[in-house]
Amino acid sequence: MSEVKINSGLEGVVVGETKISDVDGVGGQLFYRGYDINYLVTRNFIDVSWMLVFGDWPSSDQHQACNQFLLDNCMLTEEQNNLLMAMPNNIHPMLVLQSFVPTLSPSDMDLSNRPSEDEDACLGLFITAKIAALISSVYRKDNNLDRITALEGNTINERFFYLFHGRLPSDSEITILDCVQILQMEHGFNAGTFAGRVCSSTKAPISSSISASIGTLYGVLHGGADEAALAMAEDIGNLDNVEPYIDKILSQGGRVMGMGHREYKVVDPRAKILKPLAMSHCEDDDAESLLNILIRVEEVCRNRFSEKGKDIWANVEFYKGAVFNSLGIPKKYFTSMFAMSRVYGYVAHFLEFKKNSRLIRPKALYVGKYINSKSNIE
Ligand SMILES: CC(=O)SCCNC(=O)CCNC(=O)[C@H](O)C(C)(C)COP(=O)(O)OP(=O)(O)OC[C@H]1O[C@@H](n2cnc3c(N)ncnc32)[C@H](O)[C@@H]1OP(=O)(O)O
Ligand SMILES: O=C([O-])CC(=O)C(=O)O
Repeated sequence: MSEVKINSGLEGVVVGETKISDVDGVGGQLFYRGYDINYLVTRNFIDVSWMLVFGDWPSSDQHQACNQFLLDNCMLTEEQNNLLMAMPNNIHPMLVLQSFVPTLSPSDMDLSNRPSEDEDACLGLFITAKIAALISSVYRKDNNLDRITALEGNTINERFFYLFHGRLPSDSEITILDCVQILQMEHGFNAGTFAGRVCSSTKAPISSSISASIGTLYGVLHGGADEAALAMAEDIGNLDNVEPYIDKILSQGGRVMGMGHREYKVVDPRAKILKPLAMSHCEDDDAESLLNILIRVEEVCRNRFSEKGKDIWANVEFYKGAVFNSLGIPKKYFTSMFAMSRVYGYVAHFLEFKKNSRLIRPKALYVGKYINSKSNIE
């Protein structure tokens, strides 16, 4: 038998075309629909979301409809709230999202400001709105805080902030939140998006596809690295501990969270934006100390990796936690906020893929034994 070449991580394997984003891992650039993210973070959050999902900038009517649709749908109904309250205490918000999303019924959509004729697009945007409500409700449940039902905030991110903290964000807070959420929206065929694609290739509904993506995003080698990177900085505790801590991880073959990337062979363009953002917004001593630890971890890792001839840089996850920290978001909720923004990308991929999809079904090389001879089975 000729030797079969196995590529278990699918590294470099092109499995499809997309017009949604381009991850240039060599040039260190990221484009959504042809626009560089450095430009996109200067644009309005709803406009960028719309452009990502539908391919063009929205008219002012489309902007209005989309904004209002998200606001109309971002509260939990009594039934949804009761379901959430019946879930185990302190369950991770990513597990809540993964299990809750498929229960969201299209019949619960408030379509008075319908953003699109496409039912899947409406359902996808409905899910993004509900995710904002779910994360904030989980946070308030975890912390024994009252449920908020007031409809404050003029955009989905403002309302999310209000539902989470019980107050509206300042101008600077909402600018930061919009910027981080734009940066996290989309990234080619990353593991989460690919999982959603596999799911939708079977003609499963968009809610199942988003749930599969969220479950995949949760892992620490993917979206879960944001929480893990900040936990690592907290565990390190002070600048003197950085070198021994990192050396111990590396000598044991462990992974430094927030460092390295499958595609980027240079610094992640999102980390390039997030690092100065974190540096200009860490206001109290604890936040500044954590940020200084992260900066030192990056330096030590870069040195250790380059001594071994490896070019490994900080990725989007590394400084994001320091930025979320400055918004008062505890680390347990970081990855779910990643999901809250990445869902726009998942929806865009679902809509693109459904136009021309084929069942995704790779081949396995069987290396087990045969109890019966193969010819007997056949
Ligand atoms: C939103 C996102 O998903 S961004 C990524 C978030 N994930 C993380 O930050 C987790 C830490 N990073 C990693 O584990 C990796 O860099 C990954 C999984 C992201 C990408 O890695 P891959 O492309 O699969 O490369 P792979 O895992 O084969 O690593 C290549 C080599 O670099 C090393 N390496 C890569 N990243 C790291 C890291 N963060 N810490 C320590 N070693 C690392 C590996 O140990 C491996 O070394 P070896 O060749 O001696 O075995
Ligand atoms: O593309 C990847 O493999 C991981 C990543 O950075 C993302 O999903 O944002």
